[in-house]
Order: sequence, then C-alpha cells, then structure tokens
Amino acid sequence: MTRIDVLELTKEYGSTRAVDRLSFAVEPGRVTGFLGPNGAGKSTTMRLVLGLDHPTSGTATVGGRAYAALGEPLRHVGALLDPQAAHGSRTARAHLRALAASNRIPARRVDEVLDEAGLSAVAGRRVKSYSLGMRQRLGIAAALLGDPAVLMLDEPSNGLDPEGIIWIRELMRRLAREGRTVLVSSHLMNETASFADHLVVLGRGRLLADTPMQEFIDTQVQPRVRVRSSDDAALAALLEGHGYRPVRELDSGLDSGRWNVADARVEDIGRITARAGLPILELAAQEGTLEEAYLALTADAMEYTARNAPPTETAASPREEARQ
Ligand SMILES: Nc1ncnc2c1ncn2[C@@H]1O[C@H](COP(=O)(O)OP(=O)(O)OP(=O)(O)O)[C@@H](O)[C@H]1O
Repeated sequence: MTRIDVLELTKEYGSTRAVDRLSFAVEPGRVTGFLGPNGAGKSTTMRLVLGLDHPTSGTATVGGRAYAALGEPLRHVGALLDPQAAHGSRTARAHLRALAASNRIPARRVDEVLDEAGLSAVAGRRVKSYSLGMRQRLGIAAALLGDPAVLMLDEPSNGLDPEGIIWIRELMRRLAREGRTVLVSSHLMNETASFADHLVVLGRGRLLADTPMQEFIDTQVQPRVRVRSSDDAALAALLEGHGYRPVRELDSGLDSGRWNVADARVEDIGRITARAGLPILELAAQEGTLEEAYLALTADAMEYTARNAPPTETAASPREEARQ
C-alpha cells in the first residue's frame, strides 16, 4: 500500500506563494478528489509530488520516498498532467512503447493499456491528428502503463464525451477498489461527487478541508426542508411565526405548491405543524450537494472573483425555540 504524503510543503514563484505550508496524506483504496478555485495550487502540488518542480520548503513523498528517488517511476506513479505531453509526430503506440522501454515495462502492456483506454483502433495514427478527448485517453493510458500503485490525474474528464466521462469514472472507482491510491483534481462538482470518497480542498495554497465527502457536504450545507400542506397560507404563517423564512419553490418556473425552508430539520417542522394540527401532504429533508458545500467553503478563498458577482443569499436563522 502506497500513500502520498505532503508535509509542510511550500512553493514560491517570486512573490507568489502557490503552495503554503500544506500538509495532507492521500490514502490507498479510495478516490481522493482534489478541489480548489483557479490558482489554488493543485497543479503545483501535483508537480511537486512528481518532482517536476522543487519545493521552497517541506516535502512530498510517495510511499515514503521522493519521486526522484524511485527507480523506474512509471511502475510506482502514473500521472496525467498535460494531455499535450505526447509528441505529435509519433503514433500513440510508438509514444507508449518509448515510455515502456525507458521504464523496463514489457511491450505487451502497451496494447493492454491502448485497449483499456479505447484507443486500439487508432493506435497507429499520429498523435497530432487526435482530438482533445483522444489525447486525454492517451494520457490516461500512459498513466496506467506501469500498473502503478499511485495515480494522479489532473482534470481527467477534460474533453471527454459523455461515454468517456462514464468510462473514466468507472476506471477510477475500479483502481481504488484494487487498493490503489488515486488523487484526481477537477472543477466539475457533479463529476467529483460521482467518483470521490474523500476530498482535499485547497484555497490560496492552503488546506481548507481534508475529509470524507459526505462529511464535507454535511458540515458545509445547512439542512433544508421541503414541505407542502393543503392549507398553504396557514403553513407559511406558522413557519414565519416560528422564525423560519419559507421560500416558494418553483418547478420549471411554475409554482410547485411547496415551501422550501432553510436551516430547518424535518423533526422540527413536523413537530410544529403537528402541534398546530395542520394537514401535511409532503415533508422531506433536502440533501446538500457537493457544489453547494464547495461554494460555501471556498467563497472566501477565491483568488479570482468576479468583480460584480451578486451577493450570496444568506438565510436568517430561525429562533431556537422552534427546535424544542
Ligand atoms: N511556473 C510558474 N511560475 C509562476 N507562477 C506560477 C507557476 N506555476 C503556478 N504559478 C502560480 O501559482 C499559483 C497556483 O497555480 P496552480 O496552477 O498550482 O493552481 P491550480 O489550483 O492548479 O489552478 P487551476 O485550477 O486554474 O489549474 C497561481 O497563482 C499561479 O499563477
């Protein structure tokens, strides 16, 4: 089992501190989503782990060793950082064969990974004729070549079509099930929610969160309740009387007949409406999404924020008595 350990890692480019005393570990057997706004330091951290850049201070190790100290590194760590990395005038097969030879990987692995990445039929074509999605698949094939215990993928879904996105998601899940260490950066929250078990979130080079995904959502997103009664007006008045701010829920722009209540729990709303003898037709907790949780956490840590971004709506806190 091979862990990635990042310890007090700092990287400065001139006056820019891209990574700032960062410490976290990426554990085997699960997919760790690596999130953060543009410029948060994700790619820099990956480059430092891969020895492509030198830290200003601190360490990044794979299985306790610096990447540079690994003999035949592709057998230990597979990485997708830049899908343009392959030489355009080479065929995909030639590109992978050269990589395999330099890491003493048997040539038969080339055809295996081409097949795995769905590139067998186009393996004899020059890489410069490849689409972005095909280059992305080739980068992933290269990462898999040495059957490594650790995979680091920077935006792997980039350029992939819907079928490709499902393929990469299932591939990452399988690699984690096999006990490998999988670190994946992405800006697509729905995507990340579909494959990650654990999250490491950066903001301005610093660690904002290192937590299981569901726990991350639960701690960042306030609970919400959706409720419907046969007596709409009475329900709204009752909720307002208890300090809640019910908001009408729209369904494709039309009134859905429901109230959406922020900072509320079904237990509390159920108790209040039962005491008032109000007939309830629907009462459900609404789960937070990774996107909501992520935006709540990173709101303060954005390096590049739209200058005229509208203020985020803040829900008023209901009175404590409603909880009793
Ligand atoms: N080679 C470099 N020279 C100077 N500054 C750099 C260099 N590489 C990164 N930076 C700066 O370091 C910071 C972190 O960049 P990095 O690319 O690691 O962020 P990121 O989280 O990967 O962003 P994105 O999501 O946009 O890819 C940014 O301010 C960036 O401009």
